[in-house]
Amino acid sequence: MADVVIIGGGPGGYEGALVARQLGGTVTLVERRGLGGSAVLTDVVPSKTLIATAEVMTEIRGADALGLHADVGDGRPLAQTVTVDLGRVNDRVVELARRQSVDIATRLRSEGIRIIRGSGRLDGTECVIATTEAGEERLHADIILVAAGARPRELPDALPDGERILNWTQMYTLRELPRRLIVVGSGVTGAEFASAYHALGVDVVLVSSRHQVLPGEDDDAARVLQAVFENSGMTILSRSRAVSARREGDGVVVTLADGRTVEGSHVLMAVGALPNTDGIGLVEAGVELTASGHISVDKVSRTTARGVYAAGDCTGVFALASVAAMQGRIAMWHSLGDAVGPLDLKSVSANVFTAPQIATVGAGQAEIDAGLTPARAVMLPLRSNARAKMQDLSAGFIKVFCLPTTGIVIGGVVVAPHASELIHVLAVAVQAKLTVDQLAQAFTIYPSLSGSIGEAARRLHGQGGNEQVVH
Ligand SMILES: Cc1cc2nc3c(=O)[nH]c(=O)nc-3n(C[C@H](O)[C@H](O)[C@H](O)COP(=O)(O)OP(=O)(O)OC[C@H]3O[C@@H](n4cnc5c(N)ncnc54)[C@H](O)[C@@H]3O)c2cc1C
Ligand SMILES: NC(=O)c1ccc[n+]([C@@H]2O[C@H](COP(=O)([O-])OP(=O)(O)OC[C@H]3O[C@@H](n4cnc5c(N)ncnc54)[C@H](O)[C@@H]3O)[C@@H](O)[C@H]2O)c1
Repeated sequence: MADVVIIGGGPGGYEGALVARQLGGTVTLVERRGLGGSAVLTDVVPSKTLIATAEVMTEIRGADALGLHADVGDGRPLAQTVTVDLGRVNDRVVELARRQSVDIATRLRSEGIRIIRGSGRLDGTECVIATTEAGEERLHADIILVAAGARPRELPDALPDGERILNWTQMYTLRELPRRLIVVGSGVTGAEFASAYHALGVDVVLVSSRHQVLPGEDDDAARVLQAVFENSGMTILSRSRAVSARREGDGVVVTLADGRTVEGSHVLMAVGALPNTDGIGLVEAGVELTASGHISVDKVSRTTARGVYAAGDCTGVFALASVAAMQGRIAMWHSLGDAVGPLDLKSVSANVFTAPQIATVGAGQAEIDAGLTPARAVMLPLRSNARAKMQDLSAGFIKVFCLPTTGIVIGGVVVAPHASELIHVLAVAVQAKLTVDQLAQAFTIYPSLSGSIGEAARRLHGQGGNEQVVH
């Protein structure tokens, strides 16, 4: 029985632990805060729970156009009759995350995994030292998995105070809606919070360093989102870089690199993340770090030190819970001698939980435009879809990419409400290497948004495609 010691209890760590146990390892997991890691306690679960509430508000806002009015007699749109009790919303968010964390800990213990609450660090490649309230414990390890995650990056002149200058982990302490929320950073985190708070009725200013929000995403999708944000009254300061944030009176002032200032009641700093790789004995144990401080890993999660594996955000491969979990499982399959294939990033699906959502899978437009992957493409705007018309949805589209000769589906983009669910059919097609003709053979419901996926597949038959439908 191999001794497996895991540092970090997020998706990379706990999914790895479950596999290691299943394969007969003696597993100890060292986690300093709570099982589920940042994913469950501060990042994915809380943000998506908050967004679930925001999504209801988005639907209520759309109710007027569908003929629904509040029965209050003063003619106000329904949305203006609904108030948000942010204290209750956040209590629910925090409690849901806490319970999810407890559920994961219970599952791991029931599988026979030992959990140590404390900080772990390597002492060479065969020992992890766990520092707990009771002192230090040396843990022998045949295999070590480092899944230490990442933390919010901070600007030296905009350090969070947890009250008005906040990072994304601190947003759930708010009891009342901010009067004016400045969001610095328009990556996925910034865009999701800006979208959610805007939907909840907050005046939001988004400070975006690039010409368009979501610089890493599909360009067409980001353009749709930017237009939706602007048309619904959000202020977007494009090509604007924040240099400082300070408290002034009962508000905050953010100063931009060109000297302009922006005033608000609160500011969320969403300027990226840094890996938790310093001070835990990695370099001393022979684990190579990249210039950005991430752990170098190969496709089976091996680091440069024998017996030491790494998974998740600390590797910088793809900051997604699903990828962290897969890296953790692969590490254990490989180290404990089970059948294993290398990490395949060609079929990863991801979703930005804005309104509308942006879901992607497989090959992207940028690599196709750069000539790295040859493809034919069809993009259908939502407004051509019968179901979308019924639901009064106009912003969004479905895009499908296939290989030019064989017609094998290699990727796609969905911009729509519930895109995170709609993308799955394309994810299956990419994973199973289905052709557009096979995809087109599947019945779709009439009327349904997924009908547009079938329609796109039909248009890609033969040599069809590359029709850019303007949205
Ligand atoms: C706001 C936000 C929203 C997100 N939403 C999504 C989403 O919707 N979907 C998605 O797929 N991804 C999402 N992500 C990304 C996702 O959170 C990460 O990819 C995921 O958490 C990575 O998992 P992990 O196991 O690598 O690390 P983490 O979840 O960060 O867990 C690492 C754990 O290790 C612990 N730790 C660190 N160092 C030590 C140490 N020395 N000793 C003991 N314990 C230690 C930490 O306390 C932490 O609990 C989001 C990220 C953010 C910031
Ligand atoms: N739904 C999801 O799956 C989800 C949600 C949130 C985050 N994540 C993942 O977590 C990772 C981190 O995302 P993120 O958005 O926190 O970080 P990021 O690094 O992707 O984005 C940060 C953005 O802030 C900008 N920025 C940096 N300094 C700035 C400044 N001084 N002023 C203005 N803008 C500035 C950067 O140019 C960048 O666009 C990503 O890989 C993302 O995919 C995933």
